[in-house]
Amino acid sequence: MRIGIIGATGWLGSALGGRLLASGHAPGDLILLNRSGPRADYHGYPDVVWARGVDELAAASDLIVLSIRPEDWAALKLHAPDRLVVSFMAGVGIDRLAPCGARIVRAMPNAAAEIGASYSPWVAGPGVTDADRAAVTRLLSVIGTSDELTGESQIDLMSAVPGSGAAYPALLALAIIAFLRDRGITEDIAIRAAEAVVCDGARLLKGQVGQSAEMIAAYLDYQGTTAAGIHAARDAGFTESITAALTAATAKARHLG
Ligand SMILES: NC(=O)C1=CN([C@@H]2O[C@H](COP(=O)(O)OP(=O)(O)OC[C@H]3O[C@@H](n4cnc5c(N)ncnc54)[C@H](OP(=O)(O)O)[C@@H]3O)[C@@H](O)[C@H]2O)C=CC1
Ligand SMILES: O=C(O)[C@@H]1CCC=N1
Repeated sequence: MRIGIIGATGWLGSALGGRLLASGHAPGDLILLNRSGPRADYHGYPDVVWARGVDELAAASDLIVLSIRPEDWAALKLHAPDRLVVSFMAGVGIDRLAPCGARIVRAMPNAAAEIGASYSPWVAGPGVTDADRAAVTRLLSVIGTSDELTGESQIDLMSAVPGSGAAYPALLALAIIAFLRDRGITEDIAIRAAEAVVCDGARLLKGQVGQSAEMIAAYLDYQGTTAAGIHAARDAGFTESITAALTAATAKARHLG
């Protein structure tokens, strides 16, 4: 299958392109487009195909991945009848994508695509076939896992939650580092201590997030330091802060582009 990526040098487009090639996709069947022009070396593969424009990419591709920023969609002028278009764009609805003439799927990956660990839920527009669904699942499998959603409004929630990738863990890390630094801990040790929580501690939850309440209960049972921290975080509005963040992100997803 010839796969075209519009936005092939961006954060997500490049992650997808690189992982497709690493997983054995033929470089000659990868058609790329960006704004700044061809790169001599794309993830170590000089034989990928650089399209000279959006029409050339659409003509040469069976499946087109749209990985530009939402605000760049209106000016793109994609015309892709009889093609399958998989849009990664937050906020640009199927109704606004449909005029390009393609069968539309909206998927919401995240930056962990870089390491093959994206969770990329997706929703299908009218006319998407079973063969298209299989192609989308195969495509997204090179960057991680996926699920088909039952309604387009769910994509806005997925933009807010898995779409945010490392953002909230990074915010937590900054707060921890600042706390330790302000109390005289050197920067390098503060960073390692934050990493112990944000990256390594969180590994205990891998495959177990559904048991988070039990994990919290286990810490509360000690009535010790962590329990004191959990109570203080909740009293200070930890849950409300997360809810506010995800509510704002979902609302923004509804008004992007
Ligand atoms: N990054 C993330 O974590 C996530 C992003 N998304 C969505 O994915 C989309 C892409 O995001 P991201 O990869 O971060 O964005 P980037 O800004 O990193 O990349 C955008 C890409 O689009 C290219 N581009 C811009 N305008 C055009 C054009 N007219 N024709 C061809 N190529 C063009 C850019 O080219 P050049 O490099 O030459 O400038 C670049 O390759 C966004 O719509 C975003 O909403 C969804 C979930 C998570
Ligand atoms: O922040 C953004 O707008 C992009 C889209 C969804 C996640 N990241």
